[in-house]
Amino acid sequence: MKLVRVSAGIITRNDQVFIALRKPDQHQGDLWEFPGGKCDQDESPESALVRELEEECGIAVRRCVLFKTVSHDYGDKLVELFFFQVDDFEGEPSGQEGQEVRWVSMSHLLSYDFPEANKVIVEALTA
Ligand SMILES: Nc1nc2c([nH]c(=O)n2[C@@H]2O[C@H](COP(=O)(O)OP(=O)(O)OP(=O)(O)O)[C@@H](O)[C@H]2O)c(=O)[nH]1
Ligand SMILES: [Mg+2]
Repeated sequence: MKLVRVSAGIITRNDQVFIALRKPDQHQGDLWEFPGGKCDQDESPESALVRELEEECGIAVRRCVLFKTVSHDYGDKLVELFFFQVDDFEGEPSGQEGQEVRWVSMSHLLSYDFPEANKVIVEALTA
């Protein structure tokens, strides 16, 4: 199975994190996510993150730090996810593709349903 590289941003401000709802027709649809998307061929995870957060959330990333890398086999798809912490950015994050978005406090993250690969991230953020 092909391995898909994905970059996702854990966008934080104070104790809040910005999450988005995946569309029903997307892979792992109707689940909450940290915004991001697939790395193009020969594109670094960091460049992909900056591009995707501009496209999906309308922000310009000023600083990002790799938080964790997670590999997960969904059965229909093998993903390698690069989760970056993004705490410095320009612009106000919004759903540029019509997706539902929300700022939530870290302690409330556990009440949102995320794809399986995100479990370890949500646990680390709420620990
Ligand atoms: N963006 C994002 N994708 C995630 C997360 N967790 C997770 O398992 N994924 C998986 O990573 C894969 C790629 O993400 P994506 O669908 O956002 O890719 P994309 O923005 O390039 O979308 P597109 O395929 O519509 O062009 C999907 O299979 C998705 O299920 C997450 O927190 N954020
Ligand atoms: Mg995406």
